Amino acid sequence: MAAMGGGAGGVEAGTTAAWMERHRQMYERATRHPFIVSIRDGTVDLSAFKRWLSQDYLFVREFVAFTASVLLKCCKHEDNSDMEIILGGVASLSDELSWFKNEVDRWGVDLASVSPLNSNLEYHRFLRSFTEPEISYAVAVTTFWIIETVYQDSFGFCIEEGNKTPPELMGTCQRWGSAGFKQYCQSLQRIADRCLANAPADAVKSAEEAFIQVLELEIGFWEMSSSQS
Ligand SMILES: Cc1ncc(CO)c(N)n1
Repeated sequence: MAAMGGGAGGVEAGTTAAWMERHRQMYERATRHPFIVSIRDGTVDLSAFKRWLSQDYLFVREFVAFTASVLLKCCKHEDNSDMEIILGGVASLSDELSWFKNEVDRWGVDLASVSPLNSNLEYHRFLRSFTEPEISYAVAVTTFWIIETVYQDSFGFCIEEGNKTPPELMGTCQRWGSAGFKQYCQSLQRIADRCLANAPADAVKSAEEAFIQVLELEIGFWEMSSSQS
């Protein structure tokens, strides 16, 4: 199969596409999780959806600091032609947090009673460790790219042709599944590939390990949402 994201207007085959191929099974487990499949086929358990929604709100609050740290690393880098893309990603989280609060309200969830479950806390710890200055820009931006891409691919699947996604979940799926979000992920992918092409071997190795860790954490996050583990 052609590299993911390849083809016209996509992303040239690079390091990240090779990893998606090499870790294909785990990538599929992260992006075609039963929870996501249940949204697409319309059988989703709404209490699981609400759990995902309120947990993800807490995740995104934590994600702000991580994205800000990637932005800071980007700005310190000599080649900062990436700055506007990453700044756009950071800035969009402001609207995203408002969207979450609104959505949580609409689903009748009381945020005051929500605290992060274990898999979410584990993800928070991971994100925090990646804000450290020792983490290179190449590793951080690659991590940023895969975190966004798992959601893009997962929710994109829910709005693809043949979906039976419940109308009241379409807004959620469009947020991450839209063409605009896909383009943004592809921009991040091109940045990651360029950084990785110029990075020392040990940084490339760390970035691949982070890529795998993100897939594991994302699987854990879907598991937590669907089964409260
Ligand atoms: C758990 C998780 N991963 C990725 C994203 C994408 O921003 C998100 N909102 N939540």
